Amino acid sequence: MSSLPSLVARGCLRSRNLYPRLSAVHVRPSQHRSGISTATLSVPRDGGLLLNPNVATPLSPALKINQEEIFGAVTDDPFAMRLPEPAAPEPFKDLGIPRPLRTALQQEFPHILNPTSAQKELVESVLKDGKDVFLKDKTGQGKTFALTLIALSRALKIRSKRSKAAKNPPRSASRSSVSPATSILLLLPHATLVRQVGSWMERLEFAMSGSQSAEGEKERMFRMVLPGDEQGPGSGATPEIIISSPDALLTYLQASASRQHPADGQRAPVLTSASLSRSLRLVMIDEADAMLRPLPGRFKSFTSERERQRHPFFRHPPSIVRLLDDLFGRDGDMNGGKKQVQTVWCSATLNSVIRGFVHRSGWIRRDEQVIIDTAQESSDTVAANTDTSTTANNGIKETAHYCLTVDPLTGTLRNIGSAPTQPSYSDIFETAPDDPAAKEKIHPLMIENLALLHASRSATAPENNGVSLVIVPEGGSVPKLQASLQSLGVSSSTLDGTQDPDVPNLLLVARSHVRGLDIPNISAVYLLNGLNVTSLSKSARAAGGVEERKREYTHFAGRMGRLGAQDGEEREGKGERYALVSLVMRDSAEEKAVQAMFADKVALKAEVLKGEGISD
Ligand SMILES: Nc1ncnc2c1ncn2[C@@H]1O[C@H](COP(=O)(O)OP(=O)(O)OP(=O)(O)O)[C@@H](O)[C@H]1O
Repeated sequence: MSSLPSLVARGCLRSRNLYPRLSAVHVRPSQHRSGISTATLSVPRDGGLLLNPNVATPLSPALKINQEEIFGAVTDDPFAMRLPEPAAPEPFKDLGIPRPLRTALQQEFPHILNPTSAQKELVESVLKDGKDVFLKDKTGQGKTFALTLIALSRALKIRSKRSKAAKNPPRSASRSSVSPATSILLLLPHATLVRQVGSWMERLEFAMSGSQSAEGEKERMFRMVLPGDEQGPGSGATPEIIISSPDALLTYLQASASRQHPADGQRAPVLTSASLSRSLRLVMIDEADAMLRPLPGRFKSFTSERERQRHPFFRHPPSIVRLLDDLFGRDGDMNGGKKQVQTVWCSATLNSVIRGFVHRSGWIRRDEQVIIDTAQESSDTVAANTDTSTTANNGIKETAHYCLTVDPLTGTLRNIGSAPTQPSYSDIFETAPDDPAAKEKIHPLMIENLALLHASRSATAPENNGVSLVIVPEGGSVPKLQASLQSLGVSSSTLDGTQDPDVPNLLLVARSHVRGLDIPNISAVYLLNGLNVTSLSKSARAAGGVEERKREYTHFAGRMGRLGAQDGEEREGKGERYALVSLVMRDSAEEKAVQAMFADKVALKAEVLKGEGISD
C-alpha cells in the first residue's frame, strides 16, 4: 500500500499539509437562563458517548453551589424544580410534557424551540390520548428525541403519583395502582444509540434534579442495559425507564433468570423477565424495521407452513421477537392471550410490512392505534430524503451522491458507469488471480483511495468541511481500518472506544451502528463496499435487493443535514452540499447492484465527481 506522502509525491494531491485536524475541542458557550454558562463540545472526546452538538460538561462544584443559591433549597418533593417557571410561551406544554422537563429542555437544548408537526402528533397521541403509534418521519427530524421526552414525561408522572401515595398511604392492604417498578421500555437497535439517548436523558434528568447527589444516583429515572452488563444480586433501585437494545436486554434477562433462586444470603435480582412483564406499561421501539430483519416482503406468500418456517426470519427469529413475545405473553391484563401494553413504533423507513407483522404478533392494541406518516409513505424513500424541498425545513440544500469504482489492479478511481480509459482488471484477467488483497473485507486499494479522497477534501476547504463519517461494511474491522489509515498518515476516531486524542475529523463507524446516530456537523459520508446488505430475504435477493438497499441508503444519507444542525445555513450560504460517496471494487457483484440502485427510475442519480486521481 502506498503511503499518503507517496501519493502526494505522485502528484495526486496538491499539498503535504492535507489533513488538518479539528481543533481539539470546540468550546461554545450556551447561555442558561440563569446566566450560568455550560461549555459544549462539538466533537466527542471520550467513551464515544458525547454525540450531540450541545453536550454539556458537568457543572463544577462551584457552579452547583451557585445554582442552589439561585434556585433555593430542595423541597421534600423530589419533582419540585429549583428552576423558575419559564415566562415565554411554551409550545411543549400543550403536548402534555410536565413543567420540570420543559424547563430542563429549555436549559439543556436551547435550540429546540418548537416541536415539529410529527413530534407534536406523536407526543400528544402517546401522553394525552394514550394511543399506540406507528410513526414514519424523515431521518434526523427528532423521532428519537421525542421518544426521550415521552419516556421522561411518563416517568415524572409516575414518580409524582408515587410520592403522593407515599405521603398518604392507602388504608386497605390492596395493591397501589402506582407501579413501583420499571414501566417504560425504550428499545434501540444498537449500543451506540443507547448511549446517545442515555446522554440526552442524563442531561435532562440532571437539569431537573439540579445535583447528582448519592441519593439522586439511587433514584435515577432510567437505566441503560448494554451488551455485557450483568445484574448483581438484588443490586440497585428499579428505575422507571430501561433503555436497551433487544439483544442486550434479552441476554441480561436470561442471565438474571438463572439467578432466580439465589444461594443462601443473596437477594434475588431486581429486574427479571417476570417482574418487567408485570410492571411494563409503555414500550417504544425506535428503528423498528432494523430490528425486524429479514422480514419477508409484502408480496411473499408461502405455499405451506413448513416453507414459512424455513424462512430465515422464522427459523431464527430476531431478538426483538423473542423479547416481546416473552414480555407480552405473560400474565397481566390478558386479552387474546397477550398483555395489553401501550406501544410506539418509529422509523424513517417504516412500512406496511412492519405494521402488518406487528398486528399479527398481537403487540399492538388494534383499537387504540394511530398512524403518523409525515414522510409520504407512497413516495420513494431515497427520493424523499434527497429532495431539496423535503429537507428545506432545516436549512439544507441537498446532498450530492457519488459512486466511484476502484480498479483492483491499478487502484484508479472512476465514476460508476463511465467508460474505461485504460485496461481494467476484467480486461486483463478472465478469472481472478490468487490475489490475497481481494480476500480482504476492505480492499487495501479502497483504503488508499479513501485516504486520498479525504485528504483532497480537507485540502480544498480545510476550515469548513466538518466531520467525515466512514461506514465500515459488515465483516470489516473498524480497528483494522483505523490502523491501515494511520499507516497512510491519516488519523481517525471511532465511536466505540478508541479515539485519537486530537479528535481528527474522520470518524469510523461499523455499518450496524449507523442507524439513528446523531453526530454533529457530518458533511461527508463514505460508504465502503456500497450497500452489501446482509440478511436479505430470498425474494429481496431475487429482486436485486434494490428496495432494501434504498432503505439502508436513506439512513446513511440521513446522518447529514439533521434538524438542529448548526452548519446547514452556513453551508447553504457558501453553496456547499453534503456529499455521500459510495466506493465499490470494479467488476464486483456489488458494482452491479449499486449501478441498479442508481439507475432506478425514481431513486437517485450518482453525480460525476471530478478531482485529483479520478479518471473519466
Ligand atoms: N423540535 C426540534 N427542533 C430543533 N431540533 C430538534 C428538535 N427535535 C430534535 N431536535 C434535534 O434534532 C436532532 C436529530 O434528532 P433525532 O436523532 O431524534 O432524529 P431522528 O428522527 O430520530 O433521526 P433518525 O431518523 O436518523 O433516527 C437532534 O440533534 C435533536 O437535538
